[in-house]
Amino acid sequence: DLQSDNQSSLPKGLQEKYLLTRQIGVGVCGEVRLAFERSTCNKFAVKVINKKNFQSEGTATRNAETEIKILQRIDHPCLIKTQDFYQTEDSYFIVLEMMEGGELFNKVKSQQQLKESVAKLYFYQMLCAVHYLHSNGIIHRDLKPENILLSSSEDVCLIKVTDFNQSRILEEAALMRTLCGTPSYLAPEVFTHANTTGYGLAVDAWSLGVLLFVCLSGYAPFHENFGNYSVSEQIIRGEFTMIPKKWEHISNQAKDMVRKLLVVDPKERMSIAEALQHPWLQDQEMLATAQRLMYPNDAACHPAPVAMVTPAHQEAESGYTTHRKR
Ligand SMILES: Cc1n[nH]c(N)c1-c1cccs1
Repeated sequence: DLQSDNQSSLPKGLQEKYLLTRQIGVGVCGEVRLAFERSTCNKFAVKVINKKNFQSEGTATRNAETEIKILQRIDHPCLIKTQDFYQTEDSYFIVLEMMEGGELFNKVKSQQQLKESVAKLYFYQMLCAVHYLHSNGIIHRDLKPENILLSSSEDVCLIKVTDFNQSRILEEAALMRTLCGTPSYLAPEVFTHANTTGYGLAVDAWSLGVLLFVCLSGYAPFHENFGNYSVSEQIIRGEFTMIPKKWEHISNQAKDMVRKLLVVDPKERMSIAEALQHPWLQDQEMLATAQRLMYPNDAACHPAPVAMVTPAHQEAESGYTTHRKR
């Protein structure tokens, strides 16, 4: 019943501009509801974040509205766009793009493991999105399958990274939330250097390594059921197992990409820019598909011949190095 109390507890501006309907997702920070913009009937996803989950003891909470202005300037085809932002005394309401395919998490869960070509297409788009975030001074810090959304249920589809805005807006609280949530995707230095903010961009490279591992194999590299160490100890030791049954049909280049991202020492870990130059991604057919999905208008007016495709990430550093020169 849309006139029920949940409408009355919404910010006036949000109520006037959008019609909120059913819940389409739920997570640690709150719920996601399907909304219709009243003037256009376009669909949006409204993330409702309960402030009490993010009460940061003592430290001044960043002014969410100022941060949102920065984030509304962020513009990349593989980053979810923030359409609007509202708040009440108790909650934040972030109006986001609607992604009909839902979370990557559910696709991997239902398919067990993705086809390598599909995992490669999705992973390349994630790399482009995170490379763009890093070039704008934003570390995501919470990359996991729940934060990767699919534009459709088709294998070949656009993906978008989400939640980077919440972690940026609510960053000190986001760290608390991140540490409360599953640690499976967190890089070692988040546990060992968290309080010094000493960790940097490399944390996202680690999480993307875990994400790729899960997409290719269907299971997590660090899990409480593996060995006699806790998940955080397995992560800090960088100990993971590629179960032969799950990895026998996966290419050596894909395994090499995973191994070079899941390196404990952030200084030795392959960077996002190096990953974009990795041989596994120098796949012209995949690059052409990714470009068509990310920049559909470009392809329409001047289709680049496949052999001449300029990788969509363009600004990646030249030359792939198997090991960073020290
Ligand atoms: C945000 C967003 N945009 N489009 C969808 N499906 C979402 C969801 C996130 C989490 C559950 S649903």
